Amino acid sequence: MNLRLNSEFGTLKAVLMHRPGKEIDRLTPYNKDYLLFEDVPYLEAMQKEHDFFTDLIKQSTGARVYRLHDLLIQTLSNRDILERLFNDALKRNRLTHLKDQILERFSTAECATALTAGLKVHELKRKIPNLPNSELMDYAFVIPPSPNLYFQRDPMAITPGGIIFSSMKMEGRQREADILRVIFENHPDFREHVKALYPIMSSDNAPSIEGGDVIVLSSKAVAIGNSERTDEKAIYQVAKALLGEGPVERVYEVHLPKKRQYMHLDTVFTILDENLVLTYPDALNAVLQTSLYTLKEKTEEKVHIKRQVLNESLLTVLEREIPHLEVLSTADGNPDYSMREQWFDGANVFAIGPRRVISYNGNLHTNRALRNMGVEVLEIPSSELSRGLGGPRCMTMPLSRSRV
Ligand SMILES: NC(=[NH2+])NCCC[C@H](N)C(=O)O
Repeated sequence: MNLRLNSEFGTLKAVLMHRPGKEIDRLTPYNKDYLLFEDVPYLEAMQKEHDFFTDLIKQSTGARVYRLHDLLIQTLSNRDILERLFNDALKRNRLTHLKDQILERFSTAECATALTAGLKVHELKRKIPNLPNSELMDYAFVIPPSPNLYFQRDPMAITPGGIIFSSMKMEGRQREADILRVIFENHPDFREHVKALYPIMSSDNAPSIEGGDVIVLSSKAVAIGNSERTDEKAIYQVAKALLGEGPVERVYEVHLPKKRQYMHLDTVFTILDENLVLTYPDALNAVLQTSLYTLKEKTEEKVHIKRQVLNESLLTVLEREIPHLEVLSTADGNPDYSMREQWFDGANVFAIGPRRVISYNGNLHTNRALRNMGVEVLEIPSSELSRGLGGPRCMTMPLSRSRV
């Protein structure tokens, strides 16, 4: 596994996923907006849907499915890493002084759960009855939860030139990228293969970028959404790293309207084969501007890149990069359904191989249009999974695909 990906649709060989856990039960009507959910999901049903998704991937591709929780437990066996992650998690509520007491009493598995599902004061009091911080309310979080972890697409992105570790925009997601980076840089299955392109230093204060905004067009071209979540300064730095590293020669910055329903570029289009893309037509029309970054000069010490504003639509850019492009619209462009199916991430299917996708079963019109185009559509149940406003692509981090 070399942790470089040249396509969005080569047959899947390995993927990282997170089975929703206790962090979902932390959602309430009062914190769901801050934690970026549309509703409060029912965990057991959500887990069933997610297990169905994972089994389907295994059966249909034979791919290895890594689970975040297992990787985290394995990585936490290193004491320095454990301390570092707890320091970071406790720092946000200025509670780092509790770290040693927690680590003394929690098993490694409990530590992994606390890092993902968060930790409440009353849970800690059960372990440490004479907890000194009496001013803390029982229902308050000592460590905040990360309910968006099942959207494994977002905390990083794998490109033809290496890995972009995200610097996540929304406060409720910021720790996710730190957890992923620590795993990839330390776990024996991955650490030798990590070429980190971004952030250059630590992720604190780096301009924001999220994995859902990064789409590999080919081994030579990458598109990045300038979106609600990804900042143009981050795109510039990532473009510089990618173009300096090779083999990528063109990085496109795609300006999306800064709206929740278009939060990432992958809510607007996905690539299903060497010449087939699925798009949400309203969003294509709403793309305000596209810019192209290319290499100007590279010396031993410096990489210079140039930026060119293109007066062309995203579609024109895609047509140039993808020969003989066929474009399919969500809900087949039917105005009665395309907006509804976009809300359930109709365009966000997960390609497990050329013209083979996994899609939410609720997106009836999109799935029918895909089949009419000769695409094999494997459906997954979606009542609970969709409440976080992300689709099958958002829930997967492909680690290895066959070369196309
Ligand atoms: N790649 C994606 N489109 N991810 C969707 C993430 C949804 C998540 N609730 C958020 O708002 O951050």
